[in-house]
Amino acid sequence: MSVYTRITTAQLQRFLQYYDLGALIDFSGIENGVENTNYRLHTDRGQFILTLFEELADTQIEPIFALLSHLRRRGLSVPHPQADRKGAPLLKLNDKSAALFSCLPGQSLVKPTPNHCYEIGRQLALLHIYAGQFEFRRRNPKNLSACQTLFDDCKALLSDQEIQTIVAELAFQRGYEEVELPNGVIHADLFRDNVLFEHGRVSGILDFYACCNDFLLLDIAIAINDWCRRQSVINKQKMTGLLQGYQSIRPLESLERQLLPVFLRRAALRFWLSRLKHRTDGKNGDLTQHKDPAEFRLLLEQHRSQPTLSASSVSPMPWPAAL
Ligand SMILES: Nc1ncnc2c1ncn2[C@@H]1O[C@H](COP(=O)(O)OP(=O)(O)O)[C@@H](O)[C@H]1O
Ligand SMILES: N[C@@H](CCOP(=O)(O)O)C(=O)O
Repeated sequence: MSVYTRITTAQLQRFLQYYDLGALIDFSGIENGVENTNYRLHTDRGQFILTLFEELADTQIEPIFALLSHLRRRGLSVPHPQADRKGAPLLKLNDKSAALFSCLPGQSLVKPTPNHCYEIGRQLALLHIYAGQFEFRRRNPKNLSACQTLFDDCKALLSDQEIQTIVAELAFQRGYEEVELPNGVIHADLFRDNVLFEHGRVSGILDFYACCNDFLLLDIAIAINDWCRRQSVINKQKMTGLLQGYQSIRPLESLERQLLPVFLRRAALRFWLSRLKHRTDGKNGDLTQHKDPAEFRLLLEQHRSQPTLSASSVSPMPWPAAL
């Protein structure tokens, strides 16, 4: 989880008085999540998720709430911030900005099947299309230059060989910074623990706090690297499923198909570095989730050595047959 900020029953009872959401029955910290503090709340009116924002400023949270409302209106199952009695969705609790969300049904999956991956691909494409209809501006806080900074901050944790790999990868990636690819609003963290499934269908897409503008292909690569990976190996059936699901809504352009291997590498590098950074930050809480950086080091090494995924070997169509 993460519970970085502890709250008491009395604080929560006072907080709930600002809302029309019933009286507190019980609450508990949620173990999943990395950035914010989350509690599950049970009131006599239902279940809610309380988020205390640990890093984002209100000026960053408010546009994300507006985007969530837009996506909800379009029919995506995304968290719905509850308004207080005066209509405000963002309040203060324990000196942190805080919001209450409706609790979406379902569970996150540990071992998705190719069918689940198809569904994720479809939902991701819908998200790209709907979010593209909404004015949302935020530079990717984990873009390539941020990756360089993360690398500089984490060098002490790395072996000489790992340093060489990252230096080489950053140089390789800089060659693909100015490419002519479709750009838009991306989720930027569509991992398995940020999606809920119920009866084989997506019942919740969570955690929009990394949302930003970047290449849509980067978002696809981020999703493939988590949903279609077993240890450090990408399962081609799952990747095919995810890409087919995506393309059932938005067919990839030929340059996107060609450059997917480059972006799989970029996404692996970004999460290797951010997981290392989480280690050096040493952010402490009662329940804190530590994700293993080595998973993404191994995946990056695998992508770099994987001849069948090299850009030159990918023929244009149909995508699955090219793998
Ligand atoms: N609206 C919601 N409905 C149901 N569960 C939720 C909801 N929001 C968050 N959660 C639960 O809380 C966990 C952490 O939320 P998340 O937004 O990913 O946190 P963080 O921003 O800290 O990464 C999720 O994995 C999920 O289990
Ligand atoms: N899904 C990520 C966790 C969130 O990463 P962040 O760098 O955006 O805080 C992971 O599994 O590493």
